[in-house]
Amino acid sequence: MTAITIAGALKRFGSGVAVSDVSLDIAEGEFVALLGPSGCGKTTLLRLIAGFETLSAGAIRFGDRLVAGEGIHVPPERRNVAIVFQSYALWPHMTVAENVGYALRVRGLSKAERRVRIGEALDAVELAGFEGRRSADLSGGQRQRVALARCLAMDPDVILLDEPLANLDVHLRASMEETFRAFHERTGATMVYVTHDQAEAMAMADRIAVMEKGRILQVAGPATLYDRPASEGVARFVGNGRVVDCMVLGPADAGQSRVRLFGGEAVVRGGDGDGALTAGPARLALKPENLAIGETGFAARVRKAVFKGSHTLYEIEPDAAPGLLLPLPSSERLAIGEIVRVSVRGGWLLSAAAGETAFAAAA
Ligand SMILES: Nc1ncnc2c1ncn2[C@@H]1O[C@H](COP(=O)(O)OP(=O)(O)OP(=O)(O)O)[C@@H](O)[C@H]1O
Repeated sequence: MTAITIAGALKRFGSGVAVSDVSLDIAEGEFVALLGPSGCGKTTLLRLIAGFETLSAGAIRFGDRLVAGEGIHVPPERRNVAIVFQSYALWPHMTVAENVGYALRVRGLSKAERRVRIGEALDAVELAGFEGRRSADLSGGQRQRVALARCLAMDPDVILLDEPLANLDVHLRASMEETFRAFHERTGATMVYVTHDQAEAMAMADRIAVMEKGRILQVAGPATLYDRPASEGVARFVGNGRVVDCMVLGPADAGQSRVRLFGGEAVVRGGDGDGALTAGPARLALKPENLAIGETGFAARVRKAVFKGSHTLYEIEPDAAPGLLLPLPSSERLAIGEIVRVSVRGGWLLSAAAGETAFAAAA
């Protein structure tokens, strides 16, 4: 396994830029997700790491070894990367063992060596005993695990995964997330995982790189990304967040501030509580769970309701901000058009200048 260093990676397609000045250090054995909406460049970045695309500028290293940049382009087959795609690309007429061992046979490994490697790889994905099964007879989840075993058997330095769960149904996705996580813990593989699904990235990755328009907006662990987004883009993309205008009034407890919001007052996260903050206009990131129906708080009208079973997800429109719709989960039954009071609990202050927190000490 190896570390990956991406320095100033740029990829142009004609006049378009798919990946723009991306720098990212991935530690040996780390599981990093590239997360972003369609067209943000995540697949192109993965293909640059794999060697299927050549860099327009910048460099990529595996450990100390330069694999791309500075006039060098090591082809994919000499990078020792394994790739798992959303289509499993198994040979249906072959058995599981033949699928997993095919590349080993091409490499010239003896039958005995192959048997050991295939057995270990199937163990790692909890498919021991499936050697003789035809891959056509497997379920979608089992096929994806065979694909994972096949790449593991190659003993790669890096495993790249391109939306590997996109074709699976919801229940299977959850159990496959568990499989990928267990696989990563057991093998210590360096893994780079492309997805547009933030829940998937949050559930599995050590760190997540959020991408937008070819750039990385923030790289952080799932909890940091969720609780302390560094920019408006991340705040919106992660956790169904909204970013709204507010007025900072002053410090509250440590790490918190008092703000004026939609005609009411609230205490939100951000600021160090000792006055090292900029009172005045700021931007506030709100997640649905930061809002609650209460006796006090700002006035809003219920505009939409979607029943979710354990709760209903409402969309409310603050009286003070016509046209703005905020998601609010509640177990109360509210009528469309009803006026409610909404209290704010938490929320994360961003500065007016996106990308900075409003407080030096909170950054
Ligand atoms: N071979 C290519 N030729 C020209 N443009 C390309 C090529 N590959 C990608 N692009 C463009 O580069 C940008 C980034 O594409 P990329 O596939 O990396 O995005 P993505 O985030 O993986 O999206 P998706 O999730 O839809 O696959 C897009 O605007 C895309 O149209």
